[in-house]
Amino acid sequence: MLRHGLTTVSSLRPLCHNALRSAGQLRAYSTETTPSNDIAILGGGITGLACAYYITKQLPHANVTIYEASDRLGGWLSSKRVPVKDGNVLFEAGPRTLRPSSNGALAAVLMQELDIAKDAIFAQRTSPAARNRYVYYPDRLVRMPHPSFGIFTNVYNMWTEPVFDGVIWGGVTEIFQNQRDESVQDESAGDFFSRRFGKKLVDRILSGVLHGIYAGDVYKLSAKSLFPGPWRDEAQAGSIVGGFARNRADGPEVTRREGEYLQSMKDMKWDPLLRDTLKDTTAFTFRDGLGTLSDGLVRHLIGTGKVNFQTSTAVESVKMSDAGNSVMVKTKSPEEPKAYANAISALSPKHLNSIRQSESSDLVPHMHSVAVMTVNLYFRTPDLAPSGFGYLIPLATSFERNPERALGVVFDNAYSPSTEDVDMNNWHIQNPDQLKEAREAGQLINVNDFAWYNMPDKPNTQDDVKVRGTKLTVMLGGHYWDGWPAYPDEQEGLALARSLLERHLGIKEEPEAWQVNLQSDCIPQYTVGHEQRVKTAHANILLEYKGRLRVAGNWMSGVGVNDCLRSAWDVVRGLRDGRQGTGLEHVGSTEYVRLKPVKPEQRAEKD
Ligand SMILES: C=Cc1c2[nH]c(c1C)Cc1[nH]c(c(CCC(=O)O)c1C)Cc1[nH]c(c(C)c1CCC(=O)O)Cc1[nH]c(c(C)c1C=C)C2
Repeated sequence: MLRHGLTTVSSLRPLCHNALRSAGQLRAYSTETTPSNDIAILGGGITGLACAYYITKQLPHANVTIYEASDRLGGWLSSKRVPVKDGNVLFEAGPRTLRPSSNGALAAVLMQELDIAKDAIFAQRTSPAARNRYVYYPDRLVRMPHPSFGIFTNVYNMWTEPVFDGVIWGGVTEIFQNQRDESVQDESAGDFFSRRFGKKLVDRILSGVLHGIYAGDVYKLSAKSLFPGPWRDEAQAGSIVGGFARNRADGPEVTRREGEYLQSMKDMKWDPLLRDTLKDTTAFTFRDGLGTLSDGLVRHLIGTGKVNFQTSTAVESVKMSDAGNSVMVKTKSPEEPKAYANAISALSPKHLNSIRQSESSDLVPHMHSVAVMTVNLYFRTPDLAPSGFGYLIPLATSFERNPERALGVVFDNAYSPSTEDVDMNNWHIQNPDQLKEAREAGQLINVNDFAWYNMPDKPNTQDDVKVRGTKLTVMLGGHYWDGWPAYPDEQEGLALARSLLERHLGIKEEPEAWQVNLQSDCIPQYTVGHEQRVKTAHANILLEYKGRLRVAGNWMSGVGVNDCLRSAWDVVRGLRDGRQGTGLEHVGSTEYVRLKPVKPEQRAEKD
């Protein structure tokens, strides 16, 4: 990663490393001991840390060793404070927010269990981050429709803006389109939605949305893996719109495994205030950024005394023992491999294949990953960008309007209250006693669209400055950089970001602080045939490791932080229940259950 004038947010990380390294050196493993309770985790990113966390909770007798090649834990979660003239601002190199819904419930539970909810910032559904989402097409920012703008504004925009050309017609005629042939096993998301709704919608909107999630090419990513619901709806109801209507009336269909997961999240012992806060939250982060989550996990794991951290320790091989009753993990030092009852790989498929050291074909079939460059910029002048989440740049935006081939820009100000928001003179209720009373009565306190959990303290803010300027992140790379022999360096990345911001937002100002981060191979691409590749990986891993090696991470069922937590949660439950598996057994499951339909009054509450 390339950095510019940075200090580390948390003093915890280096501290953890030192403490943990010496603890790790003290614990002696030998190939002669019975490793019945010893579990190795390969990789100390968020997935590896979460696996260790769930093991300490669900398998209390287990001893865990985490192997991490680099000298820091947390992987792509990387939050840094950068000095500016009147204080400091927070930059995120990687993911910056989490959604609380679906797999996000696990992050919410972690927040409660690690006692970090008091440091969280909850952007509400009413906030600009939720309402104002833009697409840049053909030469301007266009705001996407939202129920709160009213039907007239939404219809007018859809009628007049070229980005929506054909969208209404595509929606109305979708039910009349031919169903795909039964023999089609998968197709690209681009081809699938072009067939159903028209190519304009794909090129002008959907391609941008997939830039924002996968940094990928809509015409290569798999419809079956990314959009399992619409993919099944076409096959079963004849159309996506028909399937949508049926799900609304009868309740949505989910896999049995998903139904069980949702039930166990409901059964959690929730702090009622946190639960209510999350109900109205679109996305959350922390005062010191998402690094708070990995730091919180590390702190907890140290506290258990059951986790041995081996940082700066690359795994060279992972093999079954000759007796077939343990997994042998070998590092450079010590040279003798260590035996474990079980191992979990939280590594990328490419990395796992490389340490398996086999002449035969890959354990996990090849999966391409893209590189993403994030350029964080802080400008002294406030409000240089409109309020909102940011904007996505779809494939249809011409080369002349996007020669940098950027994927999108995040307006980071949207995820943290400003200095003015924290000023009590701007609050609806200004009496602290009244606020406290409301909080004690279990009422949600909401300050200018940010929920407030850490009473009696003031709301958390990320940027510690007197007057807040404009904080943006330009996203470059992704599929546009596929096959490039080298990527732009720090200065080139900065220049690309600045020229894009000047053309799109008219920002000519010199940034007061900036940071360029390059992550190679960071977002796996679920291209057409993904499900089949994961099934093959499952069969290969099971055959070779007989259930003693399992895998977790962002390459099977979702690329986000929440998906990593979910995959860690699943893999540890499989281990706990003694299921013969790999962590991939659920992929392609065809067992479905129907959930109860959402009642109209609940729907209104949600909106
Ligand atoms: C840093 C680069 C990343 C890009 N995509 C992801 C990362 C980490 C992964 C990702 N991004 C989003 C999701 C959807 C589900 C979710 O967890 O929210 C995933 C898996 C959506 C998203 N994309 C951006 C933001 C700020 C968010 C989340 C918050 C929200 O929807 O309110 C911005 C963004 N990320 C990337 C690009 C190109 C981009 C552009 C604006 C790549």
